[in-house]
Amino acid sequence: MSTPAASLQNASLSFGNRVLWHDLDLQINPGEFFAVLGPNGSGKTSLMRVLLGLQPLSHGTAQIDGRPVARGSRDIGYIPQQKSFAPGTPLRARDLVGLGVDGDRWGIRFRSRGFRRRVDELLEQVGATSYADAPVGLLSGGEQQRLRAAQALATDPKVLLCDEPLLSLDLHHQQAVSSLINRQCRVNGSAVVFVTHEINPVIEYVDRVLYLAGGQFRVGAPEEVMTTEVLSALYNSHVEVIRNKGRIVVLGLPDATTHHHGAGQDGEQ
Ligand SMILES: Nc1ncnc2c1ncn2[C@@H]1O[C@H](COP(=O)(O)OP(=O)(O)OP(=O)(O)O)[C@@H](O)[C@H]1O
Repeated sequence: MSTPAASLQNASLSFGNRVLWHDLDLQINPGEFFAVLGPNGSGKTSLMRVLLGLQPLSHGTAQIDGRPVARGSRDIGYIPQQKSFAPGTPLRARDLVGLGVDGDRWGIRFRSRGFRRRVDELLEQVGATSYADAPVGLLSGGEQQRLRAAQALATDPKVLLCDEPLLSLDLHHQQAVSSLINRQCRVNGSAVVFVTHEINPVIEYVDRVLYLAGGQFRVGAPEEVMTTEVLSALYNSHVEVIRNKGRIVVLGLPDATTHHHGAGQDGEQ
């Protein structure tokens, strides 16, 4: 069997006496599109931070490509949950993407023709060519987010961690960025770990889902996990899952666990 791109063995994470998740065993394979769902505070971003080597587990082990997680690994591409750049940030759009291409060569940043071609190619893939030379701090949230996607793809990473990467993108760019991430997964074999509160925009790409809620979790194909029975058990309350034309609508989520982003164009997941 091939080495998993990312794995957790017997993993638990607690803060004080609050257990986010425990006894989590996961193997995410190269070329797999793996979605992580769950309400606010269920530990989705914390799981990303574990894989980035930024958050130690309370128990268990976490590996990337068969080795213990480590900060700053070039094997990982990361699209963080959106935060805006300050208006005065002294970087142009192409500089940000360029950091992804040669980010580990601080000081001797060589600007070869190949470097420039790669940056241009990435900018084009996310539809950012028209603002390549604009200061990032003056761009809209969605425009900045497309640059973060380009930067994360730059190293052709073994594992691509995406934390709500479609937030603040309009429908057209949601489709463009999610299909780009999917291509990276299928063509280049990156394992994609995709945190989202909305499965519908990526439902056609998702191989497996990890659903975290109330300190419990379920892992499986979307049709196994996104059911009335499984979600009602996770939320310990009756939740209705309806499928309509390939989309999934979840009704009756407990108030305290509704997602803070509100329903997107496709309805609350
Ligand atoms: N270093 C820390 N120390 C203490 N508590 C923490 C720490 N990091 C995260 N938490 C808590 O753990 C919980 C899970 O946080 P996390 O950001 O992983 O949730 P999430 O599922 O990504 O939520 P959201 O959907 O709101 O982004 C939160 O209640 C958070 O306050």
